[in-house]
Amino acid sequence: MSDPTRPIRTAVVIPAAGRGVRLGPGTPKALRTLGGTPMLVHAVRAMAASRAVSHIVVVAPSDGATEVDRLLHEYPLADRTELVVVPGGRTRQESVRLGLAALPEGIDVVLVHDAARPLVPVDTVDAVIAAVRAGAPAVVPALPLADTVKQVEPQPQGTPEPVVGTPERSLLRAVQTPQGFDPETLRKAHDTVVEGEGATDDAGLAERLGVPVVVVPGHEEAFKVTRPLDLVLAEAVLARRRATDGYV
Ligand SMILES: Nc1ccn([C@@H]2O[C@H](COP(=O)(O)OP(=O)(O)OP(=O)(O)O)[C@@H](O)[C@H]2O)c(=O)n1
Ligand SMILES: C[C@](O)(CO)[C@H](O)COP(=O)(O)O
Repeated sequence: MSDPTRPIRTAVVIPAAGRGVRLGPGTPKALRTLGGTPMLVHAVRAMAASRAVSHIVVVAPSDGATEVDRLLHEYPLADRTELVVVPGGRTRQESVRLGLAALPEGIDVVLVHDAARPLVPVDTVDAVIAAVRAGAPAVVPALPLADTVKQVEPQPQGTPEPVVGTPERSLLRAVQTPQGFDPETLRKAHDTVVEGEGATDDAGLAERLGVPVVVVPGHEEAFKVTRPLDLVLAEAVLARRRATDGYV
């Protein structure tokens, strides 16, 4: 029988095993610095800032888990947060699956958060956790789009692409992380949905099982560092926070 006095336990899997090809050549993306501190450290701190989070599993580049573990120990977290590092896989989906396998028993809420979204505010993290606790099996933070979106017929490079439609923008959302789940739902989604079926996020895997997914408001500062210009923006946001909020 479950113990009603046991505190709800929230864990986070942070996939950080990507190369960051779109950012250009160099160190794996999660280890590149923002304001002198590795992006991954910012992402870990952003998750540990939530008082609900008790466990963090960092999924490191497969050939660099020991180095990442050593690095993260140079940036201690509050005592309430346990941190483990595991080697990742060839794709984001595989890395998340490896991270889920390292979660302890008895977790009630699991978040998946990209290391590449280092500046997500804690209020967004807490809003996702609250929605899962309130009974949603899958929750994504998201924002309305600023640009009009066109659907095209892809062509070989250099050939103009014919437009085949313009989706109604007010119905679209740009999805961020952390995405939050009931742990059984996320495990089942990762165990069931085959790699390459087109899901680029974890909620997409849950959708394929017919699990209802809900959206909560995302945040502009939860943007993903993907291309070089994103690094410029991230440095500016970080500098503003350090100047005004005492952020480290
Ligand atoms: N094999 C992989 C690929 C990606 N990721 C992680 O998934 C997150 C989101 O992916 P993205 O920003 O696309 O990162 P990369 O795959 O590194 O980027 P790129 O496609 O430009 O190489 C990142 O934190 C990245 O480290 C991962 O853990 N394992
Ligand atoms: C999970 C994600 O960050 C949600 O926007 C995104 O789908 C990751 O996609 P990418 O292809 O790894 O950039």
